[in-house]
Amino acid sequence: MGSLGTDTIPTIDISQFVSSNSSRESQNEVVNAVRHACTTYGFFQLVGHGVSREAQERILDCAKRFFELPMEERMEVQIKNSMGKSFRGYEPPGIQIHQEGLKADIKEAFIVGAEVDKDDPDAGTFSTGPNLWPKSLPKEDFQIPVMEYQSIMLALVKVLLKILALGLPESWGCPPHVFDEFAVKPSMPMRLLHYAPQAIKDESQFGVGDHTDFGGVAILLQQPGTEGLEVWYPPTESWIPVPVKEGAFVINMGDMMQKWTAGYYRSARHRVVTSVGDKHRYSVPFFLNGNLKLEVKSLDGSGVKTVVGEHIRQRLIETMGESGKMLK
Ligand SMILES: O=C(O)CCC(=O)C(=O)O
Ligand SMILES: [Fe+2]
Repeated sequence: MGSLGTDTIPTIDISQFVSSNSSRESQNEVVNAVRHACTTYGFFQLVGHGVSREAQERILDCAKRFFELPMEERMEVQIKNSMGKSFRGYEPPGIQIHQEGLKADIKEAFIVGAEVDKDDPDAGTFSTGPNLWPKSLPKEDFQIPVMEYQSIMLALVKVLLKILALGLPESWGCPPHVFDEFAVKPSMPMRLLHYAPQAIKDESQFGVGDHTDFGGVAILLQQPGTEGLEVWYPPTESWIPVPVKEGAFVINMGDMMQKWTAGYYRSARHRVVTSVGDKHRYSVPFFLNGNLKLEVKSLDGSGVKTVVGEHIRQRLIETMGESGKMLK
């Protein structure tokens, strides 16, 4: 299983990249730091991102509000009730299994994606369609702030894609906009997550079991004062805890980014350990899964091709048990 390591993932301030009056040199420092983090750990803590604390607190509040709803109301918006294969809405605890021998994740999730009208020709295809909204939460207290946060995340992830593009090996000759098409009409499921505490410690039970993320880039907000997220670090064969850094986001690469960059950017294994007692945990990962119709060719020139949507759909089918069957 590996012990708990003493390494920490780096913290990177990107304000010098975003600022219009910063020098080329200070922009390069940001690019170099992100390259180092993503080739070494696949993870980093992001500060200087310009997203307000208020926006962060508001979305965590939305998560709490949703999971405080009675179970019947949460079940009214369960994934099964979303259009076709759009895969929106509530995922109860105990559904997703990442590894043989592990129990299903403790986490419960509310999944929100890009808002696609039911009359759109693509509505009902994989990860595409209208969002589900719980009836009893007023629009201004839930739907509006959730969608505002989604647009903040999309803007931020586009900045990260620019930094990541500049960090690719020079010998590949990739243009600085190489990742831009990935974020055009993207699939971008955001998951409001709740982890209930366990009554007793169970070694095969995790909040989220050992896994890699499926898509391009994830931006995770962790609730201050909680713990549990850990990243696998192969050089020391250990799990590195990723503590909450207030105001920061945790950024990580997913499998699609790893494939596209022929393994240059690492999609690192990670997990969430549960707590015993009475401590609940909320978190909000935003996943840029990318434009589902895009066929990407690995950038090192080796020619490996992947259709984004097919790759993501297969990974969900593999891990989502009964709920994954509807995606076949
Ligand atoms: O809640 C967290 O801290 C991480 C969740 C996660 O890894 C995931 O949803 O893929
Ligand atoms: Fe994850």
